[in-house]
Amino acid sequence: MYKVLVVEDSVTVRKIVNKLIEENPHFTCDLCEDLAEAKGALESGTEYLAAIVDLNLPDAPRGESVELALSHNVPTIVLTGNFDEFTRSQLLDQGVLDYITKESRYSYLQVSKLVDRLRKNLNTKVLVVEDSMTSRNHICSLLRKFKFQVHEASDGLEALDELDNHRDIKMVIADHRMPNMDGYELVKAIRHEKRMQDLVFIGLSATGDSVLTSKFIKSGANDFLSKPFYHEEFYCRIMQNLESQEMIQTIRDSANLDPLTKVYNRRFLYEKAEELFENKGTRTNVIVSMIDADNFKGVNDTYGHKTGDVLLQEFAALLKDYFPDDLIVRYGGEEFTVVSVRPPKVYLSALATFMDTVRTTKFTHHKFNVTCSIGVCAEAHDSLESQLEVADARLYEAKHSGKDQIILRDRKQKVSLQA
Ligand SMILES: Nc1nc2c(ncn2[C@@H]2O[C@H](COP(=O)(O)OP(=O)(O)OP(=O)(O)O)[C@@H](O)[C@H]2O)c(=O)[nH]1
Repeated sequence: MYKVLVVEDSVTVRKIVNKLIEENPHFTCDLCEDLAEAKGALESGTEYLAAIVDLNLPDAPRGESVELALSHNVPTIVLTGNFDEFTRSQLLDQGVLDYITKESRYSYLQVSKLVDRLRKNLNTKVLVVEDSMTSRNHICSLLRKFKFQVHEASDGLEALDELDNHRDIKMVIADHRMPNMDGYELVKAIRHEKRMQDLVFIGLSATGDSVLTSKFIKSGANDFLSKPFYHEEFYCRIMQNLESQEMIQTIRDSANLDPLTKVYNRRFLYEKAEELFENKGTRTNVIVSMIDADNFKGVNDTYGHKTGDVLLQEFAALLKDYFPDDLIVRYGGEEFTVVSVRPPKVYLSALATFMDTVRTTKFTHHKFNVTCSIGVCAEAHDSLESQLEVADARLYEAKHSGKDQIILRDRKQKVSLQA
């Protein structure tokens, strides 16, 4: 849960901002009506993700509250009754994130959107590729102000290395003119591997180079910025591109994820299976497990379907903890599939530990225990379907010979796995 400081003397505005921010379950607000209260809050040791501060307060008529929040290194968004170009640029130079006029509900929505963006930025990696140290430092400090995790490279080749080492980088901001590999070559190299929706690429270059702009875009850049750029132009482009990327991710998730447990659905399993078996010649064997909670109907009958749903969610969360690098799928009802390409010994040991943890976990607020049965197919097959069939047959056998066990081989040969 993140804390947001709201410093505003108008009760109505305070209420609106508080409501909009707290509608998001990640946030709670501390509300202050004047500079004295804000001072108390900021000196209390509470860590604030952001401060939303009124420029003029009865006991701070000249923006002292903004200075106060900035002096505590809290990312600050200024609220004001009127727009004045001079004040705006003064505030941005001072280091505030944004300057928002109290015009309409839309303005307040902008504030809550920006606060949520900061939260998401904490886990968003951006790579800045620029040979000029001055320009790179400037861009990096702008990004850090917005709470991004910032990586740096001084040319295209270094950038490719950095992308290799940090495969979860979400955005690259790269200049065109650089030694060794320029921005144009860099975007072409990146697009060999990563699609536009997987990695946002923003090109940078000096004003007036319109041929370069179109060359960048045609080679796969998502957007382009001419230097020098305004603070707002810079972050609006960045936010917009990240938002588009997240929207695409949401659409993909709704097609691929099971809505209840947020693990993958069966459709996605078959899509991934094609990739896995296409590359099979060059990789180790695929191991498929079918994992089914025992006596699940009894949970529904005793505690109701809602509790049954919670059990499925908690069961899936445990699977995610134990198999973070494997493909976890809700195959149907209370049956899950885990597909792994890890070394069999390592994977089977994780499976045994998982089973032990299930036995000892108290599920849902009713705090009951469950067990599970597992069928595994670790032998090489030509298709996922055939491995699923074998694993399912072994799961059936596990169910019909006592439950709460793992079956790894045929002919009722039970293999006991201990963590
Ligand atoms: N709450 C809830 N129940 C579900 C969901 N999907 C399937 N079920 C129920 O899961 C139950 C599965 O029952 P069974 O197939 O008899 O399985 P079981 O009780 O676990 O018995 P064994 O598998 O033999 O241990 C059925 O009652 C389904 O209605 C769901 O999304 N939520």
